[in-house]
Amino acid sequence: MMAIPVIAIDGPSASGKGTVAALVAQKLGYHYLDSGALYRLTAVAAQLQNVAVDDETSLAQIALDLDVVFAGQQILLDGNDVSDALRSEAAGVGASKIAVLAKVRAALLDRQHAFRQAPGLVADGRDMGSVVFPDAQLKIFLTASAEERSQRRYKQLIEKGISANLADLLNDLRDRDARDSARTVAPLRQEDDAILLDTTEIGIADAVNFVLKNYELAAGVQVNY
Ligand SMILES: Nc1ncnc2c1ncn2[C@@H]1O[C@H](COP(=O)(O)OP(=O)(O)O)[C@@H](O)[C@H]1O
Ligand SMILES: Nc1ccn([C@H]2C[C@H](O)[C@@H](COP(=O)(O)OP(=O)(O)O)O2)c(=O)n1
Repeated sequence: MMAIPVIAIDGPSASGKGTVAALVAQKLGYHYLDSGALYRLTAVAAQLQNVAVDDETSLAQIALDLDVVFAGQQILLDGNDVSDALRSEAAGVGASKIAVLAKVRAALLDRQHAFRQAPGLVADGRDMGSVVFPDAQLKIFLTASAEERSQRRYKQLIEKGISANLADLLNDLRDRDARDSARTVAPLRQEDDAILLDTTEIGIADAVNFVLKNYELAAGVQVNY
């Protein structure tokens, strides 16, 4: 039997992974996995339970036990809408800190694999192509300059009515990229079998079309767009 197809999109913070992955999934009628949300959920749940960011055993248990419902744009943790708290930079930093722990990553594996359902999946994160879905039909490494990414994040937060400081965002983003790239388990990096997509000077629609075009080539399917 043919494996259910997966498109893996990995890359640094605010490179546009979520936006591009969700649009590609929509175009293909595929499911979408925002793997970063699982790390963010674990960090937020741990904070609510006063568990320290280096308590690996407790954090892994929290990751295993997450009671989460993905309801469209809303994400419910223990029945409460935590969507806004999850998107905060504080949750991003917390997620990056707990993501260095091997037991936490292992605890989230089954949950991520469960998203692989017919007719296909588009998954975004840091290790979608390298660890979680190594047999993905297409692997994209999506990036943009740190300056461009921090500006995008700034605009995104301001548009949501969340106050932000561009210099702080650039610093946070550099710290987070450095931590995500330096860890020993599933580090952020472009693997040999991933296609580079640098969107520093490319808009969202072109980025989406680039992924679809490469998927057509890789999977031998035809996409109507
Ligand atoms: N190619 C692009 N050009 C301009 N803005 C983009 C591009 N890709 C994404 N964005 C915007 O940048 C912001 C961050 O994108 P997002 O998908 O949240 O990134 P990530 O999931 O990598 O953190 C969003 O507001 C999104 O609309
Ligand atoms: N597959 C993944 C996804 C996220 N992480 C970690 C590392 C990231 O800094 C945090 C937050 O990831 P997320 O993709 O939600 O963050 P950005 O939207 O890219 O800013 O979680 C990870 O280690 N592995």
